[in-house]
Amino acid sequence: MVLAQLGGTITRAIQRMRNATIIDENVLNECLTEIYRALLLADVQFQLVRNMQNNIRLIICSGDLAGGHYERRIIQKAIFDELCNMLDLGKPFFTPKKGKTSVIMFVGLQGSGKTTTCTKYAYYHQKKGWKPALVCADTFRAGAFDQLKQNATKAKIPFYGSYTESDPVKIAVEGVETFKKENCDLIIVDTSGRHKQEAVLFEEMRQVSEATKPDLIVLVMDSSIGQAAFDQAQAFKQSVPVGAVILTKMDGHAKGGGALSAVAATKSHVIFIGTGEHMDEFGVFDVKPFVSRLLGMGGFMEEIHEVVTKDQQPELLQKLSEPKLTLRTMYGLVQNTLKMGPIGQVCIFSIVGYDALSYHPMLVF
Ligand SMILES: Nc1nc2c(ncn2[C@@H]2O[C@H](COP(=O)(O)OP(=O)(O)OP(=O)(O)O)[C@@H](O)[C@H]2O)c(=O)[nH]1
Repeated sequence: MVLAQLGGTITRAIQRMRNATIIDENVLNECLTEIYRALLLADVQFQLVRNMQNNIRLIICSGDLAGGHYERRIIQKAIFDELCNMLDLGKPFFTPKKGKTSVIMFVGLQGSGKTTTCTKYAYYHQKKGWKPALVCADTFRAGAFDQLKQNATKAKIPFYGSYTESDPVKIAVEGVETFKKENCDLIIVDTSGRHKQEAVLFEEMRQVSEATKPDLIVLVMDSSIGQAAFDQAQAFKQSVPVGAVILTKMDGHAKGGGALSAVAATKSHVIFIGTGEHMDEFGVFDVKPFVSRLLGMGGFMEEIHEVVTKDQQPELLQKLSEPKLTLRTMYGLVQNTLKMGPIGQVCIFSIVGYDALSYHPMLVF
């Protein structure tokens, strides 16, 4: 089940409940069961779904369900908030500062996209005026240094590695020292890929971490790994102090729930997501747009903010909350939609956020 399917299932469950004449305990239970099943199928870990179940029940019980008012909205909002709470840990995490040297160590399973992500991360910062550098401490996979070298050369980012040295700790330390002397402000250390069971490689990861003393350890995870996400993330966290997660391959058939599980397992934020093989297919991870997408509530929030700026939004919301929707307002909405790209990819209620539209008498979904 991909993200859109999960959203569709949840929306349909809520819609069915909305169509019921009376919202009693049975109708509500049926709706919630369907939602939990959808979340489990989307790879959200069982325990997380159970906790969410209890929290949503508490929220709904304290809402105005008895009177039958806005029940769909209360439930949809409870689910939205719960998912956001799972992903948003609310505590500050380490963020490197431009001009001040930070060492960032990347770890992850083999093939998760670690080497590609190291370069994407460096390139992202380089475009913003940073001075990044890449160190290849992956002596395990033949060709790893060549891959990093090729990517780094393409992006004009300095790199360090060796064809002859087999000790990853030595390479990592030398690379970090070299780039510290060159006043690089973002020194990125790529480590060997590993499988969960490979104790030797986990030990190597610990040694590289102890020797280079990174300011941040980033766990790179393939977003399509499914229910295994929680256990894998936990295994890494138990070996080294993972401080952030980057999810790759979000452009593929990712189920999305793995993100929630990874955050829960590592107690650290998802900071970026990879959305393709190319260097610039990489972006900052924002909790609310991600959850909106997960719930099928419009996945183009980033584009919305570009076409309807923050200061224009209150006026648009005001117009939409009036009982009469004028042709002029409708024209403005269509114009904004067109600016957001191919019409097939845009969900109309994305333009202002679903809150206003779910209330609007003329725009019921
Ligand atoms: N579609 C897609 N492919 C990606 C993404 N990130 C990485 N890849 C691809 O995933 C494959 C594996 O990426 P690598 O960077 O070599 O993986 P790695 O984790 O460094 O692998 P090891 O060095 O063996 O541990 C490559 O073909 C990448 O192009 C992404 O966000 N989307």
